[in-house]
Amino acid sequence: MSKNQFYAIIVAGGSGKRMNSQTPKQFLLLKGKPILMLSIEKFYQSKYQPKIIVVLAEQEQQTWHKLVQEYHFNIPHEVVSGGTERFHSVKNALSPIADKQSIIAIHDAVRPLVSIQTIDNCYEKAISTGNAIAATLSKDSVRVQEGNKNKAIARNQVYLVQTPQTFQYPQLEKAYQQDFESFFTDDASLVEKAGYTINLCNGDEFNFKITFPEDITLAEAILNKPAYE
Ligand SMILES: Nc1ccn([C@@H]2O[C@H](COP(=O)(O)OP(=O)(O)OP(=O)(O)O)[C@@H](O)[C@H]2O)c(=O)n1
Ligand SMILES: C[C@](O)(CO)[C@H](O)COP(=O)(O)O
Repeated sequence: MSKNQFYAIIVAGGSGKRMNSQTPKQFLLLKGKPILMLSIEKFYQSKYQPKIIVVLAEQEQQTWHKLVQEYHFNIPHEVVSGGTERFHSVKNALSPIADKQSIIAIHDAVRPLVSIQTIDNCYEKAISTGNAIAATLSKDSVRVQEGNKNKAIARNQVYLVQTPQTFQYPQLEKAYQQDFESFFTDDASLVEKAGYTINLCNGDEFNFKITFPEDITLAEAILNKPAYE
């Protein structure tokens, strides 16, 4: 296919405060399977056959290893330790990767409904343009707050950013040398600050981030739809 080595970094190092559950949300079950396993399975089915790196907080790794055995989960993957913020988790996952030809997709473990088509589109576009970020146009009208007023802006200029966010390695290498700022809520904002132009590609309507308890109900309903892949 190409001389590139493909990677998928699946970040699952968070504690899921907004989910308000004893079990970290990446281990909650959807259709009887831990959410993290569903996300890994999607990347395993990519035609780019990425090496899979999973980021987990140190204190959750034993639970994960038990789940792997319990569910007879045999997709090969490397586990690396998470950090305080998502930024630090991604940075830890990048450290074992040294090949400058690598194309790296970074994906939130808690977006298990991502389509394989989106994953592949992001890899394909990143090969030719340097990076590709899954995003969807806003369906709702949009207003921004300015001081104590708010104002309408054109919704066809507003994208809602998802993951995967896929990059050629040198862009991530440079971006992750920056110090953490709270503005860096995703990888694209870091790479942009490092001086690169960001390219968007079509995300999926169903590729939402499981954040609050009601997102589990919604994801379960989508997965039970007969037409779901
Ligand atoms: N230190 C962190 C924080 C977040 N993440 C991961 O980044 C993704 C998106 O983050 P978010 O939805 O905010 O997850 P949490 O931080 O777990 O949730 P919350 O903000 O509600 O605590 C998740 O897959 C999460 O596990 C991570 O790997 N390391
Ligand atoms: C990376 C991300 O999912 C893109 O939309 C998002 O920025 C993560 O934000 P969170 O505050 O860590 O949930």
